[in-house]
Amino acid sequence: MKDEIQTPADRSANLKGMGCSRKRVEDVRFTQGKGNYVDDIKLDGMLVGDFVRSPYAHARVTAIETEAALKVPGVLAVLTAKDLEPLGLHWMPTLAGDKQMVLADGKVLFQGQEVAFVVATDRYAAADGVAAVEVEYEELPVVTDPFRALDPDAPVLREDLAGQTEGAHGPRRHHNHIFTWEVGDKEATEKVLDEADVVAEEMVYYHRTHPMPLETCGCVASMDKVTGKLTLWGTFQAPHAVRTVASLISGIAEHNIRVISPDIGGGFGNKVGVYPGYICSIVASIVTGKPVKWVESRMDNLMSTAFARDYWMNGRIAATKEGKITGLWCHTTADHGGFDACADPTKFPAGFMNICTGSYDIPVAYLAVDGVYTNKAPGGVAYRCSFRVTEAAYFIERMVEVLAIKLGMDAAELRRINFIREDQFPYQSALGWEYDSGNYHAAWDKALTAVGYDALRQEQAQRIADFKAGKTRKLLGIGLTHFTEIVGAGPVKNCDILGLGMFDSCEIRIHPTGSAIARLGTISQGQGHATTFAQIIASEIGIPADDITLEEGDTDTAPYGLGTYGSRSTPVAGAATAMAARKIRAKAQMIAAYLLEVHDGDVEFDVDRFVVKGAPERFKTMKEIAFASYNQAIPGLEPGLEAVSYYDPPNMTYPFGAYICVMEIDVDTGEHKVRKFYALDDCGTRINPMIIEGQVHGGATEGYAIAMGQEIVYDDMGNHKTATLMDFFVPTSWETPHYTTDHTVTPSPHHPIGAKGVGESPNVGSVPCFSNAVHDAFRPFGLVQSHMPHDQWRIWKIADDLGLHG
Ligand code: PCD
Ligand SMILES: [Cu+]
Repeated sequence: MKDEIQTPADRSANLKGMGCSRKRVEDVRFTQGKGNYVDDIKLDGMLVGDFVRSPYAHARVTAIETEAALKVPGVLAVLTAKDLEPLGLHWMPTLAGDKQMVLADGKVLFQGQEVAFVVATDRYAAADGVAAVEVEYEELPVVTDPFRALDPDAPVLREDLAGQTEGAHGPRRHHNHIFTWEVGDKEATEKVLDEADVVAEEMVYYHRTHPMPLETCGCVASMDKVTGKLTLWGTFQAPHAVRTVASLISGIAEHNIRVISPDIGGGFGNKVGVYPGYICSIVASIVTGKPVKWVESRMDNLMSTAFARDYWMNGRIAATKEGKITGLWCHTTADHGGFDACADPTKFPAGFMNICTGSYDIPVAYLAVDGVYTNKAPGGVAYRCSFRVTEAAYFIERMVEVLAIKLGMDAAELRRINFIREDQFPYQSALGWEYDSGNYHAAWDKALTAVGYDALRQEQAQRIADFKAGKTRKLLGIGLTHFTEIVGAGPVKNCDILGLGMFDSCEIRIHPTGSAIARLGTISQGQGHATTFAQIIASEIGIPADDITLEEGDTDTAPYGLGTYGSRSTPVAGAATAMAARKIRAKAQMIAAYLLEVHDGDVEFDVDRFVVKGAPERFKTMKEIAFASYNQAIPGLEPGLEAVSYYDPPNMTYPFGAYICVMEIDVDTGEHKVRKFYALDDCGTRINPMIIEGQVHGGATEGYAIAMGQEIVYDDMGNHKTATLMDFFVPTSWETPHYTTDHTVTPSPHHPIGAKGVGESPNVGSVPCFSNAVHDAFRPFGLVQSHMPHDQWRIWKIADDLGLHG
């Protein structure tokens, strides 16, 4: 056999397993236009639904006239809250324990809110129908400022909660107050602040933005009246959770609901929540007996589906004269819009914001978050960051910079002397997390050396001198960030969404000829799971990745799991994959021993086969073992070779990274140019370095967008001013900086293959890095803090306010 002359290294390369930059198997379909997205689904007799949306941010709905709309050719039905009420579906539960109107019930709370659902034979007729529905509104006073919303005389937004002093997360102290979440030791922290040598205080605002996936949200609902089975295709990041929630709120038995997430054109957190469009499509399909499709327009998506951030973080950080941080205090005012529809684990109403002590060994800390209702769209999702982690990272990485200014210290050095040391892991943070592993000093030194940090500072000093001497109008900013992420929710003991524990799953079935199919509870939206999870299995059981099909997103076939967001697929489902593979390997070992006529313990795994210990010429390949498992009677063993694993992780994983940005800023025009962006990521054991690099490029580009221009803006009347791509910044190849990627590898000690997540890290790390570069350029001229996004006008304004325009 040719096989026998291959070295173990050749055989291993043939598997394309762990660590291989295997090309993405998905892309053959995608690049040839063979993707299958929700809008590609066309069923016989399929109808289309579209929403009448509120033009007002706060108004009473006094009448809805549907007669004219029903006369429009092609329009079959118009649903309003009145039609949904008898079914108990005019309101729906949100992921945050609040409830949200499916269709306006007496009033509207944000511009773009769903008021009526028009069902027609095609989308043109639906649009004409929408235009023909007449709604009478009585305008009410609007609040878009979360601080103003808490004034005693602020208008009451949620009349349905009138008099309710207990919310989903504890007491409410005002009619627009949602919750207060407190972590840490308030008294001890305040004592440290009172007695500290140095205290820096700042309001750090992380503006409202939106994940804006290329494909908008949508679904197709098809109720088969004969079988009683509801099939729901949709852009769902958590298909199983959607099935369970749909069953609980509709009363349809769970086995009679099949949820399918087909190809998804980017999720970024936007497709985690449950939207009125899903409920209305299901109801419309039941009512009409026909399949009903609903797909958002770009404006619908930007105006009504989950936004991100909008956190006002007031911070105080204490240190010794030498720069040792002694305490951190943070009070956050969180603007949640009209309904609390945040996607966070139940016990964490402000997500994992309590990771805000970052990469630093801070002895005491205190965090309080107040959630507030305003007349803006609901949501509050993790836009490429595990549950408010970008907010936390932005906060601490700005506070450290502000402290460096106060101390007159170099910000790189200040970080270095405060990093959690390698020997402190597992590290217990003051705000309650146990960091699994890290080596921050090594990553930091590698990063500073790679960019030539000292030389950059010298160049910057020269530039400042030249600027002051009138020889240049360009400043140089050096942005630094060291972030710690927290991903892989999560241990079921403290992480659930609506009571559903956040484990995940993988089922592997080896076919007789030695190829395989694996199914997972997660769902790729572009991350490349079909490529990478096959690599884990390849290395674990010795079947080439090219012989392994991966399937996700069909609740009729995939094992139950909580889906893909919060970079949890690798930490949780990836672990389940390794564990299921190991069950298969254990059975394969018994089969091999039987075939080789030796004791189980006398064979050992060797890349793609079991060999007899001490006699490497005696072996059975996995292919032979797979065939035997089905076709040969093996005493004491069932036929077949398959396994399933449901994995409840013992802890989260804590990826980290060191990012450095070098930026040129033109003082007179406010223009900027990113000269260098260096990103070092440590995500533990790396499955596919090329996919990781792609993740870093994508995440850093989103981070660039957020830091430098992307923003959801409302005017005082609650008008949404950024609902088109003319107004909402999405970088093209023209603006996108060039990235230099790098890595260190500090495996997670509790993950079966040592891997941590990586998809979100580049957003978490890059936003503060870009922002710090802008701040650093103006630091010598007195800038301490200015709000993102740093668009051209705002940068020009900083220069103007500092008197740099003469
Ligand atoms: N160590 C390691 C890690 C990882 N990896 C790879 O990488 C990726 C990723 O991963 P992760 O981190 O685990 O994550 P996932 O879970 O899978 O995913 C998720 C994420 O992902 C990211 N990325 C992306 N990409 C794309 N393309 N698309 C999309 O959509 C997206 N999204 C975003 C987001 S936002 Mo959230 O939802 O906010 O929460 S979260 C998120 C995959 O494939 C994996 O396998 C590797 O290789 N290695
Ligand atoms: Cu987030």
